[in-house]
Amino acid sequence: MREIDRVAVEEFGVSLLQMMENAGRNLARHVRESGPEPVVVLAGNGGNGGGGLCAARHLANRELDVSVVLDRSPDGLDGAARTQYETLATMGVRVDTGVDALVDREAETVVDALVGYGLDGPLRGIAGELVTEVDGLDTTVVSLDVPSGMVATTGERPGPSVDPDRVLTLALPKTGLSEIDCDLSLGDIAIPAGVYHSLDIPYSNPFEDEYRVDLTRMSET
Ligand SMILES: NC(=O)C1=CN([C@@H]2O[C@H](COP(=O)(O)OP(=O)(O)OC[C@H]3O[C@@H](n4cnc5c(N)ncnc54)[C@H](O)[C@@H]3O)[C@@H](O)[C@H]2O)[C@@H](O)CC1
Ligand SMILES: [K+]
Repeated sequence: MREIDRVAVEEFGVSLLQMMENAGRNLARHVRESGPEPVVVLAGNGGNGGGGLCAARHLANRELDVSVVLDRSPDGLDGAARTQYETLATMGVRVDTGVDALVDREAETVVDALVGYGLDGPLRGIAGELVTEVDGLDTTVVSLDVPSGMVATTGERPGPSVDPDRVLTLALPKTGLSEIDCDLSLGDIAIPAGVYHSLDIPYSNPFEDEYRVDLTRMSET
């Protein structure tokens, strides 16, 4: 997936922010359909966090009760996540850091966008604390791409990890997701078929007229 993303950007000129916009809008739609308010988006500093922050913008645009809790101070954000954060800050969307903020918010839906396929070892620091806290909450949990703390390729959980009700995975299903039992759907982030073909990955577009498909239903039919 990392290679697919690289080829999409470097050889096909599809920018990370373009793909992230598709991820974030898809995620926001999924949350609007499946999760009650208030919505709290847990976001980290990578592509996964950026997708979550983008979804927060789409939810706020539709006037949902949404706020963000980061795993670090906003000063520690960079790249695309920083860009998404700056927009939210200008919009006046509430953004805080750490477990106390999550507890204060009394979320009915938690969007888990802390870490995706970039997980490196057991979940550490505030991200680990947030995940442990989510485990004790009675909320709907929607994970972006993979549950934070789970290794995307193997499904292993080397430390604290999210146990989601739903996962919206992006572009291709990650192999580790076969290890979990939850509602699983696939989101289109508009990667051209030629990207897959250039990497010798057999691919035909699974989305047809939709931008999100239910993988459970696909595997049954
Ligand atoms: N085409 C793309 O590249 C897109 C990627 N997106 C998402 O971006 C993800 C990949 O982005 P990245 O490569 O930036 O990686 P991630 O965002 O998955 O992870 C990197 C972040 O996680 C933190 N982290 C890693 N291991 C940790 C640990 N053990 N404890 C605590 N924090 C840890 C890092 O500090 C960093 O902030 C995908 O899973 C996908 O969800 C989407 O936003 C859409 C577009
Ligand atoms: K995640």
